[in-house]
Amino acid sequence: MPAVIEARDIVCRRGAENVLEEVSFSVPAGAYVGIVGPNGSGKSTLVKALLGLVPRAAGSISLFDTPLEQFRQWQLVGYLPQNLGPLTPSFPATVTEVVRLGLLAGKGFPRRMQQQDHRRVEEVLGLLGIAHLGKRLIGELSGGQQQRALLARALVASPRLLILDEPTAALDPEIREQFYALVGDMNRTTNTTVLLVTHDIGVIGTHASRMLYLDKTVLFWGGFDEFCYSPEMTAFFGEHAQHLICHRH
Ligand SMILES: Nc1ncnc2c1ncn2[C@@H]1O[C@H](COP(=O)(O)OP(=O)(O)OP(=O)(O)O)[C@@H](O)[C@H]1O
Repeated sequence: MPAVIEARDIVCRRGAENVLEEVSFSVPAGAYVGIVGPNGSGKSTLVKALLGLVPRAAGSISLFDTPLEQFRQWQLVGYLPQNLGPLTPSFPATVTEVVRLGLLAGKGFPRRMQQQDHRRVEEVLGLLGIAHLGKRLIGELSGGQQQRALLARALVASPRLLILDEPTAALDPEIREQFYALVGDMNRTTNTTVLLVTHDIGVIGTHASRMLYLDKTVLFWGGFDEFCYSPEMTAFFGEHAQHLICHRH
């Protein structure tokens, strides 16, 4: 099976400190990977390194069998960063305009929107329950509404790899459920590979097929079921949470 992500011996530094050490793993197409680990264990740094947003001190990364340095097909990748923070009310773009940006990476010049692109934007706004907000300036919306618009932007180009870093922190429980149902559906029906950084154990238990437990280096990498009964799992989540997560079916 082709690997969507191949990471070999990645080292990342922040100042003089190594925040990732010798991180290696390979994600097959269609996997739903839950990335967990304590605060400051390097999860966000890892996803940013995979996207080339922070430099590596050592190691190699390939996306879709292409070394990161040569990778140009960014329309295949949807990314929702952690903590974008609220946008100021004067941010000069409507929700629809922000979501459209998600389609532009896949277009050559001139970057014109086609009729089907407009339909796709409408469709994704509808899926995330924000169709009625399309014409509003994004900076005037609540944190949760802004987050949904940014999710729509990450989803609109139907990416083959979706990287979500604590995506639902600002969402209320009902919308959060809908969001994970949508991502789970993309994973199952279109084989979209998902990488999800989260502290939300319920979500991990429901959706993840593989686990990456990180604390500067990879402490566990493997199938969810194997993780479920591992000492690493008990050490990180405790026995009570382990019981809740592992009895998901
Ligand atoms: N922009 C930055 N400049 C300097 N150090 C940073 C920066 N971002 C992160 N770090 C440091 O890198 C380490 C890993 O941080 P990172 O955000 O990757 O962890 P995390 O596992 O995602 O944490 P959390 O669960 O709290 O979101 C931490 O020690 C953090 O202080």
